[in-house]
Amino acid sequence: MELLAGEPEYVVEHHESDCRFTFDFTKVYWNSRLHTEHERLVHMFKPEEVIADVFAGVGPFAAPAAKKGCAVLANDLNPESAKYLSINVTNNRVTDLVRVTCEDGREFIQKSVGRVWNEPFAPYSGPKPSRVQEEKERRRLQKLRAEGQALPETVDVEVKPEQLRRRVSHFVMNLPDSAIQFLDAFRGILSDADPNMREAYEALPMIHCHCFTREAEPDKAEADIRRESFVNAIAPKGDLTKIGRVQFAILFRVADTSRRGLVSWEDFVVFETVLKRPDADYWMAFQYFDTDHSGFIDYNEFRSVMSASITPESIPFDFDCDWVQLYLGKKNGTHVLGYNEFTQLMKGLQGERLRQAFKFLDADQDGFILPDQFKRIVLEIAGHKLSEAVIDRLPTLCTLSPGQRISYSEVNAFYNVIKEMDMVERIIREATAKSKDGRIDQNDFLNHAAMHSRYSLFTPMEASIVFHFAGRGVPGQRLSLLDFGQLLDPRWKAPHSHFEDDKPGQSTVSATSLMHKFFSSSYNFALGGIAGAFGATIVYPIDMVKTRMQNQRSTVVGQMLYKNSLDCAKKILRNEGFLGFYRGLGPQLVGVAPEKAIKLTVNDLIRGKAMDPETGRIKLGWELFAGGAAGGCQVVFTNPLEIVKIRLQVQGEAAKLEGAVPKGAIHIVRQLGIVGLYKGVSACLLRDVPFSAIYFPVYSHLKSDVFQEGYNGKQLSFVETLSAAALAGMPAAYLATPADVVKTRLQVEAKQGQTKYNGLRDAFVKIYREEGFKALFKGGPARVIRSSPQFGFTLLGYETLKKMIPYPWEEKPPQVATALTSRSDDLARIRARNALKILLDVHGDVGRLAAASSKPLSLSSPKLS
Ligand SMILES: C[S@@+](CC[C@H](N)C(=O)[O-])C[C@H]1O[C@@H](n2cnc3c(N)ncnc32)[C@H](O)[C@@H]1O
Repeated sequence: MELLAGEPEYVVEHHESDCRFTFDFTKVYWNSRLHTEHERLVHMFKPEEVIADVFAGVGPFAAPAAKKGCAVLANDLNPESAKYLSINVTNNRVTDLVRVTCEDGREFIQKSVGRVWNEPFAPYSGPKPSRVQEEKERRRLQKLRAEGQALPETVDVEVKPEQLRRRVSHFVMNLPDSAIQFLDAFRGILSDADPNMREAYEALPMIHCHCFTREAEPDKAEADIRRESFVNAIAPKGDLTKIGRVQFAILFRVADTSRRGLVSWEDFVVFETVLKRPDADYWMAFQYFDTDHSGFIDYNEFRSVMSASITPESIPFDFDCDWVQLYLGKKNGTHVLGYNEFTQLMKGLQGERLRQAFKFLDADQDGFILPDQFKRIVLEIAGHKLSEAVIDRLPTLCTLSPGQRISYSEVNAFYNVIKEMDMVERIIREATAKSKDGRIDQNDFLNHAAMHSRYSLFTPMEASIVFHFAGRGVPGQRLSLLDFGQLLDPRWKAPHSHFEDDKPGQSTVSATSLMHKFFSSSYNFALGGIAGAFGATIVYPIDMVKTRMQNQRSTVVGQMLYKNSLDCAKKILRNEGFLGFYRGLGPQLVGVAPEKAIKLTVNDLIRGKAMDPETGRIKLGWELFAGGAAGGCQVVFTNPLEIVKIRLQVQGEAAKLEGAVPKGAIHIVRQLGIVGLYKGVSACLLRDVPFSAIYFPVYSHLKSDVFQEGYNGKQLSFVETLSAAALAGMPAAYLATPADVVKTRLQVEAKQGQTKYNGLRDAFVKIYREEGFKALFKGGPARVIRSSPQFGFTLLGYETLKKMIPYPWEEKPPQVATALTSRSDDLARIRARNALKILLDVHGDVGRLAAASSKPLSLSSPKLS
């Protein structure tokens, strides 16, 4: 809404069909030109009927219908609409007849039938008196009263249950852009209903579903709408840049086997079954060409269907050429093609068109054409398979060899690349995934192709074409998968310059991007905290066993309480019960959540900074640094907390014994000072820095190299993520055990006020001398058993949370998404797209021209089904 002139007063009052409507123009939908449609439907409703208005707006159907006597369920998802709808219902004095809801249309449809059944409306009681009539009546009664005359008796009419209005007669769906997509919500709404209700719906309600069409004649409009809804049902969402809706509409003609301009449910089931055939693309092409449904394709059919997509401006096709004669015999001959023969003809058709097109454009027959002519051929034959960027640069192919012209070999090589694009993509994905720097050159491409195919798949000329278009004409480059995007993905669009923004070390980072990074890290921090608490809870019992094992000393012979971890667990269970394993979980979580959150956030942050934005690769040194720094930061932030916590515990116990008031945390902080707060920090660092430096790189390599995450768009399952995260914990936890043993000893010492060990080194040496090398790895297996599932569940939680509730303003790393990797849409829609492959090869414009030239389809009368 833009104010052109006048006061910015948007709340208006409008009159239509004897009703008054108040609404805020900027917040709700209103279109005065719809008044004829409002009147048309309201005129159709009988006063005793119940109307359900799914997209009611501010009530232009609901209020007049209720004024007429109809009972109305009026719904709108927009709370502002619902608000003004209620106001208008009150203003028009029809509150007893209109029930307003504010919910999604789909939910409304599914609930409305049951609602009216369970809470019926009062029966129709004749036309509602107007305000004037009501006033007249009031005055008459007043006069009678003043004159002392007897007032007319009011008779309470008894309402019989069968008179109540409990059946919806009309659904109004005035949301032309998408109402049709809500129709499936009606399916099954009566099937679970009680038998009486089903009986009441023997005659089904009329559904008034508004749609848009450009056709003016009813027949054509109807066919158009049916085609549209069919396309809605089969076309993949967001995949229409290169394959147009008209082209999906081709499939309507195939699905409409009876040629009635109508695809029944049965037709649709057959159609979907055909789509599941592995050769659905050829099958669809066959149906499309077989116009007389004979099961064969003859010369005339082939010619007329092909010609329908060739305009006078197109490069002509010679139907009397040798190639056509080889397949179909002489012109008007008796040779017809069955399905199998037809598939071979289709497979070779493009090659023949290419040959004819080259011959046609190479007027002087010197074996060369001009760059623009090459572009023209490619556009006609395979324009839909290429991105705009590649199309724009097609003429530059002439720079591959001297002379500024393009030879038939080059045209053919280019065509082969397009034909084998899936193979090109597979090779590129595999080769870049295996390459150390995530990039490949032309030789890598050819080597990889040779290794993975029995016969030579691509010639050097074809490889140089691939690299020419991916590398934007600069020869000899090593290219990343992202560079090939423009060749592999027809919907590819030039990215913004965001790579430059993200390069490490760049100093001109804008304030907003800094803020984004801050918020995104805070968000990750919160998720990391939740995930940390989740992981810790799951492994808390193991933690308990580990602590008890490490705390017992073997210096005094015969005092060993627990033989091993299993024994320890058994004893806890026996002596303290199951809950014994969870003693002290609460405070533990308070400590663990921020610890894990810091670790995960710092690791993510540094990795994100160090990552090559084009290949997604990180150098090993950076990986180790990111992990190590994550461990270090965790210690620096959580060490003081832990010390204060221990002090509070010790003081609390002491104070309890002495009956004194324990001192608070602030007092302890002051008392200890920085040095005191970081006491024992080196032991923690010694344990956590190497742990994280080992853990995170191993985790990431297990995901990418062993479980192949991201390879051909692969997403890891829960089990795979859990396995990678748990396996990575094993070496990390075991190798960091000595530091953990020393740390625990020092902490217990500090707690008990003893001074046996003089610092870290001394503790190491003493434990080694007194208890032997094995003592340093005491509790090692328990640590592995505890750490690896804890990290497993923590990281599983973290990654699942990140996937399920991603940071809303996340800048997604650029990816090459193609038909090979896309699995987001449902399979039936992908199948529909694939089914068009062969037909689009006939001509990139196949559907557009055919749709324009198709005869009006004869339609049967519309049925409500
Ligand atoms: C084209 S307007 C029609 C309003 C009114 N029936 C009229 O004729 O003026 C469509 C209405 O549908 C509402 N709407 C859009 N999507 C909806 C949904 N999913 N569920 C319910 N109402 C929706 C909009 O808020 C809007 O008021």
